[in-house]
Amino acid sequence: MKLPILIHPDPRLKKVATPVDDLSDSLRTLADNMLTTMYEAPGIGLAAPQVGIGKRLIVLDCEKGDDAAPRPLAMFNPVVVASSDETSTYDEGCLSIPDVYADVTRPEAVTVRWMDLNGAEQEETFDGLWATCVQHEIDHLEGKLFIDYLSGLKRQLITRKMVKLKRDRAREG
Ligand SMILES: O=C(O)C[C@@H](Cc1ccccc1)C(=O)SCC(=O)c1ccccc1
Ligand SMILES: [Zn+2]
Repeated sequence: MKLPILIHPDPRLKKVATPVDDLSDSLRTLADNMLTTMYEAPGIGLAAPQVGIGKRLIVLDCEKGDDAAPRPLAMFNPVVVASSDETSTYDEGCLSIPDVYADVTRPEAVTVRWMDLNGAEQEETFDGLWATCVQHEIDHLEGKLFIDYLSGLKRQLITRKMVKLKRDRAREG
């Protein structure tokens, strides 16, 4: 089922999400609905706060290109346990800030620990677009958006643009 994605500015996008204590079928269904919503957007990641749920759950599939086999991942309580000194810069976007892209520099490789859909602890090191995306999604769980890495002026201009977009969408109904 497709879920509505919150658009910045929205206080729910700035809140710190709460940990998932026990897995449940409703959380598994939420993860599935978030993957459906992500593929449909289209996007390569989605965090629960973006669909209004303040829980520490993210989904991602950064396998780009038609020939790449999809690799949908759902992560509960993801934590970066190590990150490289080397950084990489990527022209990031965000489904909560439509049609805005900006360069963000982050550690090039990160090791992430999380609980998977079966409740098992996982740990994996990501690089390339996967590393960029998983860090972008974990930021969402801290109430952080990629525009928070930009200058105050740029962030202000983007926020004003989003306020207008939301107003126009509200008018269209
Ligand atoms: O808002 C989100 O978390 C989703 C976001 C994830 C992301 C994209 C790029 C760099 C870091 C994190 C998106 O998926 S925006 C859409 C997008 O970038 C994209 C869409 C279709 C194909 C490839 C990328
Ligand atoms: Zn985002």
